[in-house]
Amino acid sequence: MGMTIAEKILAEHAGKEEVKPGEIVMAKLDFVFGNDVTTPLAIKKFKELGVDRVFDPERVGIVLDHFTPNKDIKSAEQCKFSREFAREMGIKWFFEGGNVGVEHCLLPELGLILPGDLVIGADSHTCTHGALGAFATGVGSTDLAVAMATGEAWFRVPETIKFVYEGELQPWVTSKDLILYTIGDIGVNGALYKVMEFSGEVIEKLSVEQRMTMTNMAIEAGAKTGIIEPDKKTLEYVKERAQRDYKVYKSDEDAKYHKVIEYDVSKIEPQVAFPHLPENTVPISKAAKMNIKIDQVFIGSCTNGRYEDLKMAAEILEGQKVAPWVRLIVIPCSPSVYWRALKDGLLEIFLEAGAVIGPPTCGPCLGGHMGVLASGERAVSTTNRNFVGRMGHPKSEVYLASPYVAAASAVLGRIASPEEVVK
Ligand SMILES: CC(C)[C@H](C(=O)O)[C@@H](O)C(=O)O
Ligand code: SF4
Repeated sequence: MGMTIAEKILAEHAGKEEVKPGEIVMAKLDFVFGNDVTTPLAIKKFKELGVDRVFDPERVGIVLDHFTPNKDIKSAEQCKFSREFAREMGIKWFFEGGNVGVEHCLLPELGLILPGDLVIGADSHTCTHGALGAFATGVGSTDLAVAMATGEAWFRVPETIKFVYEGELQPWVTSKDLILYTIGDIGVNGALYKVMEFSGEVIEKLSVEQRMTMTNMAIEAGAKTGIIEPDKKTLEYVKERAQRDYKVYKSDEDAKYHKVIEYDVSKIEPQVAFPHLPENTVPISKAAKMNIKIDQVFIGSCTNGRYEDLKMAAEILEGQKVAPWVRLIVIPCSPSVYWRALKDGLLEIFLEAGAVIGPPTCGPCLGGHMGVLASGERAVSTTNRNFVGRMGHPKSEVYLASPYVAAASAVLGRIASPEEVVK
């Protein structure tokens, strides 16, 4: 019986020939990580277990990316606690200050997560790493604690839904639009506890960075993870980064899927997800006509804060000014993205357009640090969630979109199509 890529990774790490959906397995992990919000609780649980060392200090990551540089005393104390633990345990991959980036941008960039890996992270967007052909999923702090101690975790083998994207991408349509469209189609519970395997000629043409935007949002359809088979581009991406060996898995021809869903992308326009769910998608031709005035635009995050995302935004913002009533916040998602954007002149384009540029962290994405919205305010954001109060006041609104649409909206001060700015 054939297996999917996800099943193969789970089987191999559980030391089995074969696994079937529904089966519970204990499996060995290649990498485990947490952030400044989830690690402190994991450390407390870890200490309760009575162990005095992590299973392997080279396979544990701690990234202080959410509320740093620390925004208040509580976050400073949380970070101090994690820092002391990292030192005590000799954890090799500890990131803060000038080294910090958003965990899901930083870890693959540094070659710490690789094809064929089995990874857990105490953050729901750990699914991002599936773009490299790894099985990566978000867990709670208790699971992280046990994993840090034992290097293992249990899994119920999920079924897989295969998504096949064929056809020609229309102008200004990005991988963000494909995933928003998909979630709009299947709904926020459309892939509950399933693996979303993204495939087809369109996915093959996407860069690894753009693929990450898609796997990043698998959780927004309720999925256990998203995954893409490694190909030449993936191997090219990991070649100079890999910190250890890795193995490439692919789905068998006769693998069994829960469902196969096919999309003709030539019919897909840039999408905007209206408040307050990522499934509330509206095509830009319709959204742009609604004259929705906005107060803030955020370009960044683990969804769309990579170099190519900033490049897209710069394409629109070059020689433009943001509308006088709009605050534009741009945040490169890692130090290397920041450097590259600086050297290539992207930051200059943003500054000239009137943007404020933040340090490579989560920033306004989860409404707890910079860029918090007031009551009644609206933001267009390249992030992945637009739940009630996600970016601040419960009466504020977040509209999710691609860097192109976000940048165009910043210029016109309302939800706008890139076509309206770049003629
Ligand atoms: C703070 C963290 C636990 C949370 C997550 O798990 O996703 C955050 O990253 C988010 O995006 O809401
Ligand atoms: S950028 Fe946003 S979605 Fe990503 S890890 Fe940070 S808070 Fe979560």
